[in-house]
Amino acid sequence: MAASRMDLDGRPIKPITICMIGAGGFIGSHLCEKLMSETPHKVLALDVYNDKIKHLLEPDSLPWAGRIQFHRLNIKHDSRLEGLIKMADLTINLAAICTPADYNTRPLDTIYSNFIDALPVVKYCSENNKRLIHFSTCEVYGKTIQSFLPKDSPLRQDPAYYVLKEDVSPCIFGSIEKQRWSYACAKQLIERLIYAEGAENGLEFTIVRPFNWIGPRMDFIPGIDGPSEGVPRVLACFSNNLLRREPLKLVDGGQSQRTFVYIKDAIEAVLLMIENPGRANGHIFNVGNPNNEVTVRQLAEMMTKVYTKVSGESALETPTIDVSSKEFYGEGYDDSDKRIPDMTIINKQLGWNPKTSLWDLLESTLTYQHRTYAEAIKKSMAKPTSS
Ligand SMILES: NC(=O)c1ccc[n+]([C@@H]2O[C@H](COP(=O)([O-])OP(=O)(O)OC[C@H]3O[C@@H](n4cnc5c(N)ncnc54)[C@H](O)[C@@H]3O)[C@@H](O)[C@H]2O)c1
Ligand SMILES: O=c1ccn([C@@H]2O[C@H](COP(=O)(O)OP(=O)(O)O[C@H]3OC[C@@H](O)[C@H](O)[C@H]3O)[C@@H](O)[C@H]2O)c(=O)[nH]1
Repeated sequence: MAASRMDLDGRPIKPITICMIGAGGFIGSHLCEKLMSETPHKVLALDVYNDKIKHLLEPDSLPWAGRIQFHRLNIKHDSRLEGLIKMADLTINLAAICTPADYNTRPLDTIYSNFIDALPVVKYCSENNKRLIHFSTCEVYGKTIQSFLPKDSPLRQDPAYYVLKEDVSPCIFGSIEKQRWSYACAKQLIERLIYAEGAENGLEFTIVRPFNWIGPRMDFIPGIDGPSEGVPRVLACFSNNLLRREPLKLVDGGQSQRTFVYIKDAIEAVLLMIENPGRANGHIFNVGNPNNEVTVRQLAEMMTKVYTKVSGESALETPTIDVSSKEFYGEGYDDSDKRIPDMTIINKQLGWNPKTSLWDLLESTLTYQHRTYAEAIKKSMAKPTSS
């Protein structure tokens, strides 16, 4: 299988070693799975946790045993980091605090995690002439130009004012007291630093801007495999509400728009970047699905319908409730109004396009959520509160 794999230019793909930082997270777990099952590459998997990749590490009889090695470490303070980067041909950095509930409540941790902690990774790659694929975010675009136009302006219909292009769109954040933007701003600065390392010191880099990748293993279900008071990203929030048969909370009316892409489609794009360095180096790529746009309210309605189908349970009489962002996220929250990725660069360089519709990706994801969590939730809800 492995020997006959070709890159986009018809050249055989040589096996490489990848140092993957944050490999134990949502995206990392899917990327490790893909690399183990479909490629001959080796992975040095670095993270503080490994629960989401346990199934790839044990038992020793797995077909890829020996090709994936877990190193439990915190990149904030671990002298093994440079050695591991040196052992690999390519470093992929996924490590970050990346849940919006943290951006305004833990802004220092957010800025340190997304900027300061990533600095040594960039430095070690640059100094040792190692290629880097760094995970940034669609949040670097901030708000659209459209959101500043008068409500009745005909320009609002013009995609030039809302479609987000890597090499054209400005990055528009709120004021400093809107601490929501601490994450986007830290990600923007690390992008600029990586770009400058490329320009001044010849670092070979690729920057990925994910647009709401969703699927199994994303975040946690509060009170089951994460803290009861924790607030994950919207897929896990709404899954939790559906599993507990409680109304889905729509922040500020659920009017914000998002495009969601299935994690398995997005991972195909990352694999193309890994295996086609000549086409990926020096580029910043939007990775999303422009065809899967919904408001958060529409997402809630669709998830409710899909969950009813996959669980066989009846729908709630009150499926959603409105909640203010101040109540839900606290002071300093702000929001991106709309996120449609322009696909020109990734189409041209890698010929990649997403395939899965929103309904289909929710069906497979909510089937997973139901199978994984429904029993545990029932048990936890049946327990008397005093015990
Ligand atoms: N999922 C998305 O849609 C999305 C969207 C935009 C950007 N991103 C970016 O993609 C990357 C991965 O996101 P994800 O959704 O998989 O998040 P995730 O939280 O599931 O994964 C991040 C992983 O990094 C690890 N990590 C964090 N700090 C670390 C440290 N100091 N040392 C070692 N490990 C550390 C965490 O333990 C976690 O396993 C992040 O950089 C995020 O900003 C993701
Ligand atoms: O229970 C909820 C949770 C979330 N929401 C809303 O749903 C929308 C999406 O929220 P998410 O938590 O998924 O996060 P966002 O899309 O705002 O940001 C994400 O985007 C890209 C990445 O960098 C990060 O993973 C994260 O910052 C927001 O408008 C939020 O206010 C609800 O209405 N109810």
